[in-house]
Amino acid sequence: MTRPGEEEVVANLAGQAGGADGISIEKVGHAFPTKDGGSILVLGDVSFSVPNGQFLAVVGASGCGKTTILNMAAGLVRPVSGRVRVGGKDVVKPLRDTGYMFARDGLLPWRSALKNVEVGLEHRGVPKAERRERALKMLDIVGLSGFGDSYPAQLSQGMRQRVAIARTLAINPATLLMDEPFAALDAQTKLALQAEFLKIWEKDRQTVMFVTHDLAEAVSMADRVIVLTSRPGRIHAEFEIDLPRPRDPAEIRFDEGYLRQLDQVWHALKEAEERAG
Ligand SMILES: Nc1ncnc2c1ncn2[C@@H]1O[C@H](COP(=O)(O)OP(=O)(O)OP(=O)(O)O)[C@@H](O)[C@H]1O
Repeated sequence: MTRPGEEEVVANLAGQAGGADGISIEKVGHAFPTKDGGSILVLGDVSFSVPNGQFLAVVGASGCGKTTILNMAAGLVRPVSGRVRVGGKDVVKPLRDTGYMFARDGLLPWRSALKNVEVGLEHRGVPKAERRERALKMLDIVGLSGFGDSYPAQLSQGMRQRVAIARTLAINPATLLMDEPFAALDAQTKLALQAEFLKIWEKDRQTVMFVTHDLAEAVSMADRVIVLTSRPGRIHAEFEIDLPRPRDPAEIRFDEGYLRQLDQVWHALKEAEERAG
C-alpha cells in the first residue's frame, strides 16, 4: 500500500476552509512502472463522483487501487489517463482544504497532543492564540480535554487516533479522504470512534471518501458504497445506503435494513472477486 510521507501529510493538513463541489473521478486509468521495466495496470476507466456533503465508502480487494484513488484526490498521484476534480478544480497538487487520515495516526512523536492538533493550523499561518483555542476545542470534541500536554507515546492507540481526528478536523476541511482510519483499533474502540466521528461529521457534513475493508463499517457509516473489482479496479457495483441518521454503528448492527444492505454489499464484493479470480 502506498502512503504519503510526513511532508505530504503535513501539506494535506495545512488546509483552508472553503466551498467545494465534491469529488469527481472521470474516466481515470492508472498504471505503475514495475522493476522489470514493465507496468502494472491498477485502475481501468473508473468514473464516479461524490456530491458535496456525501459520505462515500469504497471497498474492494487488496491491491485494486483504492489508496491510489485517494492519493489522486489528494493530489499526490497524477492519473495516467482521465481527470480528478475536487471542489470543482482539477487536482494537480495537494489541496489545502483537504484532510487525509490513515490507519496509522501519523502523529509527530516529539510534539504533545495539543501541538499535534495545531500542526495544520501552523502551516496555514493561523495566529498562536487562535490556533491554541481551536486545538483545545477539537481535543474537547474528541473527548481528550485534559490530555493536551500528553505525548503520543503516553496515549493509547484509540486516543492517538482521536488526536489524529482532531488534527484533521481542526483545519475545517471541505473534503475528507480517509484510508482505513479505524483499522488499527480493537473492536470496541473502533465502534466508539466510528460513532464519535459520525456524530461530528453529521453536524458538518464534509464530503468524504472513505476506504475500508470492513464492510460493516462501510454500510453503517456511509451514504453510498462503491464496490471495486479486483485489480485493475473498475466499478463493480454501487449501493445507496438508505438508513436513517443520526446513526450509531454499534446500535445499527441488529437493524434489519442494515443487515440486508450489508448482505448485498458482501455478495457484490464476493462476486467481484470471483469474477476476477
Ligand atoms: N508507487 C507505486 N509504485 C508501484 N506500484 C504501486 C505504487 N503504489 C501502488 N502500487 C501498486 O498498485 C496496486 C494498487 O495499490 P493500492 O495501494 O492503491 O491498492 P489498495 O486497493 O489500496 O490495496 P489495499 O486494500 O491492500 O490497501 C498494488 O498492486 C500496489 O502494489
